[in-house]
Parts: sequence; C-alpha cells; structure tokens
Amino acid sequence: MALTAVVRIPTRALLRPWARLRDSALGWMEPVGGVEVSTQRFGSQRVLVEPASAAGVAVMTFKNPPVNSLSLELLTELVINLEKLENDKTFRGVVLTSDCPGIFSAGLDLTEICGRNPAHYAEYWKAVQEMWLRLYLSNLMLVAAINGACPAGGCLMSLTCDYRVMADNPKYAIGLNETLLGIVAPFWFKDTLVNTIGHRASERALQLGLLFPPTEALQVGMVDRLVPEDQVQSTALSVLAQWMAIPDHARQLTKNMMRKPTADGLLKKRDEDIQNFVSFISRDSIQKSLQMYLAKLRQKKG
Ligand SMILES: CC/C=C\CC(=O)SCCNC(=O)CCNC(=O)[C@H](O)C(C)(C)COP(=O)(O)OP(=O)(O)OC[C@H]1O[C@@H](n2cnc3c(N)ncnc32)[C@H](O)[C@@H]1OP(=O)(O)O
Repeated sequence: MALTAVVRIPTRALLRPWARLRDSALGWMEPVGGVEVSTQRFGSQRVLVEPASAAGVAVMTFKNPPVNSLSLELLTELVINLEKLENDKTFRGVVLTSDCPGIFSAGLDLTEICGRNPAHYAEYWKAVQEMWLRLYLSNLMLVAAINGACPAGGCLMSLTCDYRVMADNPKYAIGLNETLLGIVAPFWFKDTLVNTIGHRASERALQLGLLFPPTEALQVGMVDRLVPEDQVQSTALSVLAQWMAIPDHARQLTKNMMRKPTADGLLKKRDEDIQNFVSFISRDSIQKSLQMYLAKLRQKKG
C-alpha cells in the first residue's frame, strides 16, 4: 500500500535554513579602504574556509567526522559559507575538499533519513535540494579535490563542481550507488550525472549503483584528473589558476546557460519533489532496507 505522508514544509527555518546558524559562524572579512579583504581563516564548526595564497581563491574543507556524512548541520553550514563567499566579490574560485582521512564524503547522513518522522525528512530533503541548487548554480568556479571515498550524495556534491581532481588510490571509489541501498536516485541526481558522463553510461551506472575506482571514473568522465594523493589539493588550486584567466562575466553566463535548464527542472517542483521523497523514504520497505544497510556498515568493524 502506498504511504502518503502529510508534510508541512514552509517554516521560516525551512525557507532560509541557514538563518539558524548564521549567528554562530565565525569571523569573516574586514573592510580595508572600502574594499573587503580576507584576513584569516573563517567558516563554522563543520566547514572551514581558508583563503588560498592565490588571490581570489578559497579552500572549503568539510570536517564532519568520522565520514563527512551530509548531516543537516553540515548542509546548512555549507550553504551559509558558500553564500558568504559569493557575496564577497574578492573570491572567484573555491576548492572543495575533506578533512576526514580517506573520505571525501559518505553522502547523505543515513541517520537523517532513517527512523525519523515525515517533518524531519521534509526539512532534511529541503536542505539537500538547497545544497545542490546553490552549488550547481554557483557563479564561483568550483573544483572538487576528492581525497577519498565519494559515494552517493558525496558524488553528487562533487558533480556540481566545474572540475574534479581525484586521488589515484584504488581503495577509493566514486559513484551514485543508491540502488545498492534499495533507494532511487531522484531525477536531479540523475540529470547531474547525465550532464557529466552522458545518458548511456549513466543508465548503467545508476541501475547497477556502480562505485568506480579512480581509473574507471576517469575513463567514464566522472572525474577529470587523477593525481597522487598528496597532490590533490595543489592540483585543484593550479586548475583554478588556469580557469581564473577566463573573463568571469563570459564564463558565468556560459555556465548558467549550460546548467539553468537542469536546475529549473527542480526549481519548478521543489515542493512536489519533497512530498515524493517523504512518501518514498517513509515506506516500511525502504526503512527496512536502510536499517539493514546501516547495520551492515556498523557490523563491518565487529
Ligand atoms: C534518495 C537519495 C538518497 C541517498 C543518497 C545517499 O547519499 S545515501 C548514503 C549513501 N552512502 C553510502 O552508501 C556510503 C556508506 N558508507 C561507506 O561506504 C563507508 O562508511 C565509507 C564512506 C567508505 C567509509 O568507510 P570506513 O571503513 O572508513 O568507515 P565506516 O564504514 O566504518 O564508517 C564509520 C562510521 O560512520 C558511519 N557511516 C558511514 N556512512 C554513513 C552515512 N552515509 N550516514 C551515516 N553514517 C554513516 C558508519 O555506520 C560508522 O558508524 P559507527 O557507529 O562508528 O559504526
């Protein structure tokens, strides 16, 4: 029997989820002679933002141990910090990377979508949508420095970037593995992948829930470059330096032209997408699948 959940979404916190955390964010820019100049590292508890030595570039590091799962808090802080960087016109490019050894991000936080109530699922899904829309449509040049495992939502986050550099370590893998959890990647996850690796490769990857080791990820076009692990961030920075040579205005308009139609697909039906997610994830069968998957992850150690 299909389960239909009633969800009340539009609270103030949902419409502007970052409002709750804004006050707790750390220091930012100091005005110098009328121009905002970055002086120090800033960010928040789970998202560190450091100006790089090259002018106009920042490094955004996720630090939500043990696996950088995309909890509601991490998603919210990510959006706040991205918004700050976008509002500060001194920044043109950002490297996204991880502070968790061997893991870029484990994807959506399974504890946010398992064993909670419909209102929580709705709030969480809105935050996932917001993260995707903000990153995907960002005017900034974004380069993912993938220094570890990058499944599911972690892969989605990297796919929103303009360029992906991955550590050439066969222990790591990247892909949208949702079907392995018994869940379905939503259409905008699918669209993001199709825009990156094409329709046929996406069809196969999504159905089989493929997690590609670095060499295969490069072959299929899911990442753009492989480098030794200790060079991931420096390579991402040098890629950004090349992109910085392009006039921003023309590049931004081009990026928007390429991406807006895909983003509009979600923008036109955000509420419907939330309702769909909530009713899907609330099903007993889906909850059982997720519980089994989480239990397997936890057993791995024992
Ligand atoms: C509709 C769209 C929906 C979903 C899209 C998604 O993003 S769903 C999430 C899919 N994610 C995954 O399938 C990744 C699962 N995790 C892993 O494969 C491994 O944890 C990983 C990232 C390769 C790291 O392996 P490692 O051996 O280093 O760590 P370990 O597995 O022991 O995990 C440490 C603790 O973290 C917990 N954990 C792992 N992933 C998640 C997660 N996504 N959400 C919440 N918690 C996660 C894991 O259970 C361990 O917990 P502990 O209590 O310490 O046993």
